Amino acid sequence: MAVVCRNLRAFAQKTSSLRCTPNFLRLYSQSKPAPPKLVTVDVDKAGVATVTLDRPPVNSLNTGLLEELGVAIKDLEANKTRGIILTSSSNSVFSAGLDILEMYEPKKQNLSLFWTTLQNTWLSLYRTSIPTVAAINGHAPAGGCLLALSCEYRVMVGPKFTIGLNETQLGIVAPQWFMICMKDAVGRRQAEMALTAGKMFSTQEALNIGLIDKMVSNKEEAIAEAQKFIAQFAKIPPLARRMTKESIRQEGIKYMEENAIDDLKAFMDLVVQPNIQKGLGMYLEAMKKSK
Ligand SMILES: CCCCCCCCCC/C=C/CC(=O)SCCNC(=O)CCNC(=O)[C@H](O)C(C)(C)COP(=O)(O)OP(=O)(O)OC[C@H]1O[C@@H](n2cnc3c(N)ncnc32)[C@H](O)[C@@H]1OP(=O)(O)O
Repeated sequence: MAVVCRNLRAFAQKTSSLRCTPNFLRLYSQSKPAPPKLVTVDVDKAGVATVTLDRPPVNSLNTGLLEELGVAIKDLEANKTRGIILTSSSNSVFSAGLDILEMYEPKKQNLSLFWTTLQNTWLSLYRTSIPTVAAINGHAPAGGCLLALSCEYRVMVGPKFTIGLNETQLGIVAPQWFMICMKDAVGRRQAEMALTAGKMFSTQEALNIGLIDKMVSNKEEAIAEAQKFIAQFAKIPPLARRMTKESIRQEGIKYMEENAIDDLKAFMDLVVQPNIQKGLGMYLEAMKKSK
């Protein structure tokens, strides 16, 4: 503030008609609003946090949103939160997955930061000792499905929304850690069938194969079911819970710890291929035209 004030005073002296008064400072600060938050966190009386993705129109996962989500998880861990409910501010989309604009005609440095942030935030969510539930109140393709799969329990609003890892439909291969998450939830056989076809599941289909745990009819019910799931852990000794979660998720955790650099390199090499760039451009165009 002191620097701003000094600069303004110098500016005011130059123009002589302006003074560094409180009113002037208020006008100045009003003209530069802070950027909107992409993730909001509300902690209820029971100590359960609702973490809401809030990047309209479709919560596509860009570096900024992923960074904020990662910081939110770390803060909640530091505050000994009792549970995390991950949801969306949209009425129809949980998350549209990775922001394709981060991958289309990228600067190398930005692309690297984007993927590293995704890796780190994913690992934070996947391995956090806090009980996690996805309250999926809209479509959840690709990276959106990954976020939901990284939680311990999935409640989805149905019947009209869809969820799945659809990468092969886009002509790309889901990274291994995406596949591990799908295997965690539905087992190897169903994961193979889902991933090779890039299938998007209706809510009912997702329930049938265990991709989600519960279908509900609106967001309020989803949140209530999520709270119920989290409440059961009040009776479980936290250390035993934490060690069990860490142990059962060992394959995914170990994979990322040992392969983050190779995974980044593979992503960077793949995305800049001319045929992938052309595909991304066409995909973006097609989304615009389908409106
Ligand atoms: C294709 C990726 C190639 C990457 C190559 C590297 C491979 C390494 C592995 C990378 C792993 C990637 C996993 C991913 O997550 S890739 C992203 C996959 N996501 C999707 O395919 C979803 C696409 N979106 C939709 O299907 C629909 O938008 C929706 C979620 C069902 C919602 O439909 P709705 O009708 O409500 O909204 P619109 O379609 O009209 O969209 C509104 C605007 O948002 C833009 N949009 C949508 N999705 C994305 C996105 N993922 N990234 C960036 N922008 C997106 C859309 O274009 C509209 O924009 P506009 O208003 O400007 O026209």
